[in-house]
Amino acid sequence: MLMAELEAHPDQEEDYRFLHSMLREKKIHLLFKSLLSVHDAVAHRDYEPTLLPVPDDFVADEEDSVKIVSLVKTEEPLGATIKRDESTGAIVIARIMKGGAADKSGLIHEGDELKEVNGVSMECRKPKEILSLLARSKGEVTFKIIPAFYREEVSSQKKKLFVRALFDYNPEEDPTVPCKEAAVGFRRGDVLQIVSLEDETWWQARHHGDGQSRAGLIPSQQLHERRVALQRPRALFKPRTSKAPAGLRRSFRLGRKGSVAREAVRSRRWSAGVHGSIRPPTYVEVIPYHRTPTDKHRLVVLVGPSGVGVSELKKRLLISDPDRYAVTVPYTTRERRQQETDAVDYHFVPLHKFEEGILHHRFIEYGRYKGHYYGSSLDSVNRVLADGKVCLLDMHPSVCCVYTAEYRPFVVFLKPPRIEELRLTRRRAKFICEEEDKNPVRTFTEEDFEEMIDTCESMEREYGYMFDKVLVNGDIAVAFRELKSAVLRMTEAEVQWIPMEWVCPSPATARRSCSHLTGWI
Ligand SMILES: Nc1ncnc2c1ncn2[C@@H]1O[C@H](COP(=O)(O)OP(=O)(O)OP(=O)(O)O)[C@@H](O)[C@H]1O
Repeated sequence: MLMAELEAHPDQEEDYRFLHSMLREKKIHLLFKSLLSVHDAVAHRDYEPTLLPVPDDFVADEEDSVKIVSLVKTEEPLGATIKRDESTGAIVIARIMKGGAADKSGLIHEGDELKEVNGVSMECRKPKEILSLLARSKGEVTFKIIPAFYREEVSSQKKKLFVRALFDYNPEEDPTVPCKEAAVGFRRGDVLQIVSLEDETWWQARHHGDGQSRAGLIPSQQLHERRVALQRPRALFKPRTSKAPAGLRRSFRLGRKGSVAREAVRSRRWSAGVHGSIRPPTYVEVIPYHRTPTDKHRLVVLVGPSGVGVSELKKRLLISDPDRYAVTVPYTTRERRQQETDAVDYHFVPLHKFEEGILHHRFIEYGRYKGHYYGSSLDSVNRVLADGKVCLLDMHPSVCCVYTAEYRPFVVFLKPPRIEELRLTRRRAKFICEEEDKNPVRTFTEEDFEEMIDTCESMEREYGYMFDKVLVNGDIAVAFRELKSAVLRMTEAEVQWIPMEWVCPSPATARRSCSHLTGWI
């Protein structure tokens, strides 16, 4: 090819003739040929570092974000420093030394998060421990890392506006939507990224996680509030079918002392907006939350109509892993019985102490039964959490003192199945009733089932927007499995969406662009 090129330039004929004859000389010709083949070989060689195959135990969600890197370590250090990220608790690469093995590999960068080193998880490890682990390793060292660009992407999401929808919306059933095809439907609990708040009536949003999905119209907060206000009179005049709201009967569950249950705290509706007015639930601003190993667990709150199985499921969860789960020990002013142990069965306290607790809002719920007080206190919740355990609490959903940044509750609502299934599954179940009942412990009656279903509907209508998980308790084994896996996912998952108010409760937060969104508490 080169020879052909030379012949193609006849204007400087003499020089080319000389070169041409030189190249025809066998040795030089061969020399050039091998030179060119070396060039070709070098040019074609793939000098890109090869990444290891993804291990079998890889979690699907991680695929986009996690990278496995393998470096060969000699006597020399790898040439990188690490630190703990104060805000997330993660171990990250702080600095890469120029010319070191890490730098030359081009595979590890400043800001990358270290998840594992040679299969050893970096969670809960101090930088010192990791350094000595690395110092001990020889030969191939494998790192599982989250690249810095992905971390930045996650943190930049914090600057975007995300909301959790607190109602269902189906554009197909909305005759007022300007264009059905341009609207986005959602279910209560879905996380939406708001892309435009410009129009007062129709905002634009897309479902979170559907990176490619188009943004569409959703009803603005104002629009939804107006609609609910128009529907309200009908709801107010809805005839009551049940004789008494069973929800009240079990608002205080500890010893099922029911009828005299009292809320210990102001019964402020959760949906009260920033100005204190009662507003229907619409959207709540949320942000991704990464639980660090030093963070307390979120409080697990179980709610549901009386008799649905809250105590049963709570007990099963506790027994399934007592090292992980715990319940609070209630307080009482009654005398300790012989077989009872203080601080195990109850905290036995004198009357004046209990009343002092009431005055200082120390109780989540309390009640009086046969002249004695019984109550469940915030202190007992704090003790369980300080032990590093997941605290299981059951209460009436109207109690709001734990809906704070401190407890970040994960609310599970237990629903009864359809009445036919209730009849089948509860045939042998024992129902504990109020003291006035002739048989305080008896089997369920048809009326109990109807009441359970009615209460479930009204609870869902009134408090549904704050349920993180809704479970139907038909077959107990299935309900237990679902509850356990929901709680496990909640405690283990890397990212959870929690109300912005829990993270930035300052007035400045309320002034953000979405300040008019309903605060959750
Ligand atoms: N899925 C189920 N199948 C059969 N029996 C069940 C199921 N769930 C609960 N039970 C039984 O129903 C009865 C009432 O359940 P449980 O005491 O847990 O109700 P609860 O929601 O705590 O009610 P309360 O608030 O009145 O105390 C218990 O005997 C329990 O074992």
